[in-house]
Amino acid sequence: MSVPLLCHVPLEAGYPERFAAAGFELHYAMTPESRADLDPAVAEKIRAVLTIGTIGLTGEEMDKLPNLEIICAQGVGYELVDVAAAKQRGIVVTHGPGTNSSSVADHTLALMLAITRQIPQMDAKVRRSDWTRAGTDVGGMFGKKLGILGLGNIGEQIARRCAGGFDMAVGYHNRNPLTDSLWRYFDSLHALAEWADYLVVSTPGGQGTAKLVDASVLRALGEKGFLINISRGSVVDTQALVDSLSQREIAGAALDVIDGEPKVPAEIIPLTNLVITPHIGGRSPEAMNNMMTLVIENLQAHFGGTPVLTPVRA
Ligand SMILES: NC(=O)c1ccc[n+]([C@@H]2O[C@H](COP(=O)([O-])OP(=O)(O)OC[C@H]3O[C@@H](n4cnc5c(N)ncnc54)[C@H](O)[C@@H]3O)[C@@H](O)[C@H]2O)c1
Ligand SMILES: O=C(O)[C@H](O)COP(=O)(O)O
Repeated sequence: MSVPLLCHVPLEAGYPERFAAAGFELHYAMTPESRADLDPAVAEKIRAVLTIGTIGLTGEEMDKLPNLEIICAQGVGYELVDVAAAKQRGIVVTHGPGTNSSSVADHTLALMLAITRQIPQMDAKVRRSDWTRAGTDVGGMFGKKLGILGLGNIGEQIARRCAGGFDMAVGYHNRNPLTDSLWRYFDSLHALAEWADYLVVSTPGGQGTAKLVDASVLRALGEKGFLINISRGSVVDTQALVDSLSQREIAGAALDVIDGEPKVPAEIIPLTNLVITPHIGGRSPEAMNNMMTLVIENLQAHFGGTPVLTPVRA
């Protein structure tokens, strides 16, 4: 017998078959409207939900799925899954630590290089039939200072690429220093920002990190500094960033995420010292395979009566 699974996201080619072969019957609710209007007959039988951190599941939504046993966030983040509400209801929550770190680290380096070397701007210039080189203000990353806010799986991979490939000095700020890290610890975010040429944000999202990067941190980063955000838009005060970029208080920013995504604030469109991508850092064939394999393993463990591999604990 197949286990009914409600999916909040589209599955790429080949994955529906893998879920079916693993014993799961897929139902889809990919928009807020379809989730709100879910057929009660389908809702009644759902035993598992596959979601992402930026969609998540509230306690109220859990109550509409009376036979729900497990919620799997496919990637690392699970900020909009109400983990406390799930615990109260005896529902297990899992996520995918480490599944996409390599892809996000590659993407971060691409963003850093793109904003430093002005790749999108230069590409646009050539497409306007403009091959002039005077006045272009492109810099380099070699030997510069990298500051990481939230050194975990992704931050560590970024640090290794920057130190090994670009001879960069690496510092980080976490709430507490790591005991076995190669990199220099800063006990305040402001001190890290003042020191760094590149401030990379790689903390989780959610209330605990909301607007950690505010106007004062951007001022500390200064006019030669770049802000790179690949974690969650909520960690950066978007208005402060827009002001800082408009007034050239920092050199530039490169973002894979922005608060309120997929909506993008109109003020960022004209900014020429900003590069932005639509939350694709964790997307690559390898990362997708890692994420989906772990989701299926967690589901099979749960429904096979053994502990899940990567639980989220409230
Ligand atoms: N752009 C993407 O596609 C993409 C892909 C994967 C993950 N992410 C985001 O990146 C985040 C980090 O991923 P990871 O795999 O490195 O997670 P991780 O848990 O390994 O690392 C996060 C680090 O942030 C630190 N941290 C937490 N709160 C902090 C705070 N208030 N101040 C300073 N440091 C703090 C933690 O101690 C930890 O070391 C995820 O939670 C997710 O939101 C984005
Ligand atoms: O938290 C994550 O792992 C990333 O945001 C990637 O999530 P995605 O599955 O939505 O791409």
